[in-house]
Amino acid sequence: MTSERSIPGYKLLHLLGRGHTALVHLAQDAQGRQVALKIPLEETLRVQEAAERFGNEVRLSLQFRHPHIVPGYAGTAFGPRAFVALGYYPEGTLCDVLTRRAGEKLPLEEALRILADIASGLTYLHRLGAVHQDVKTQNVYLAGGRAALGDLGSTYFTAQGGQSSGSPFYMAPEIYRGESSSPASDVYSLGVLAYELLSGQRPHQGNSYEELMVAHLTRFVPPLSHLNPQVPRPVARLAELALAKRPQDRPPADALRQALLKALGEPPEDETPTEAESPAPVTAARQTGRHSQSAPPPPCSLAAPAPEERGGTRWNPFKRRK
Ligand SMILES: Nc1ncnc2c1ncn2[C@@H]1O[C@H](COP(=O)(O)OP(=O)(O)OP(=O)(O)O)[C@@H](O)[C@H]1O
Repeated sequence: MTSERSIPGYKLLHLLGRGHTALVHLAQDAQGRQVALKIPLEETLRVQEAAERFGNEVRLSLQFRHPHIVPGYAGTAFGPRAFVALGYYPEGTLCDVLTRRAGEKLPLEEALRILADIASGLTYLHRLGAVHQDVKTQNVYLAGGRAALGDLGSTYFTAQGGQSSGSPFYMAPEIYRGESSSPASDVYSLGVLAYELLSGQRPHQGNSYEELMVAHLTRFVPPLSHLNPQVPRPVARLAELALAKRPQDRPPADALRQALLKALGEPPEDETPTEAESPAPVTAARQTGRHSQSAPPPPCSLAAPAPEERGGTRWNPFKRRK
């Protein structure tokens, strides 16, 4: 099979993008709905880790139901016919949007809205006992100014265990130290995203994996309110706290969600998942960790381009030690 293969029941319209592991086409399903049809590359299916990671994304996309998590409509997790039909986000990723705007900072309200949506998606995952592990601009999808968190390949239920991984610009200090992921490590990545969108620069810079590790482990960032005094104080304070070096000093994602909604002038509703939204954790939400990727992530933010990283955009400390 090839990535160009057809999927019965879907009419391929055009290519939306190519990731390290899959081709994504805009397609029409049997109901006439437009979907993002993600078809793994041949090499993805040949490499067990990568195939499992794809399978994980398929199963979890089909299970989770939340307005700020990219939904899966149909799919096959494993084997030569593997694919997933995902919700289609016409504006693409936040990384794409930042690239198109050529380094201009997002207007404050737009940034607050995107962050509130992502904090809401994370609150949902954390309440279900899951961690996302890869919050970054490349995994935030946009439609009509609203945002959803995608790429659930590294997501796992903490009760079932899984391998820690992350992307060096967004990765929490404890993940650099080889410790387990937790909701607090997702909150750290959300803090990096908040800092990046609200100040126009990533909190930590580096031209190599090692430089970034030193920065995340040891350096403290300038207050957000100094870089952008327009950021509402409670939001700035919580975004800074989200970057605390110790996981226990970080606020829950829901605190950020509430502060962001208040800043947008909206009363925060309770995020407790309804029964319909709450999937039963799958028995085999097994983590697959890093897979072979050679290209560095695209320089989509206002910050310096990403360094050449060992293992590409995603990193798994347990693998690296071997
Ligand atoms: N749901 C979607 N709606 C619109 N565009 C999408 C969607 N999913 C993916 N794309 C486009 O396809 C590109 C590749 O998708 P994606 O990043 O998920 O592939 P991948 O191989 O899983 O990624 P990675 O390189 O992180 O392993 C994205 O950058 C985006 O431009």
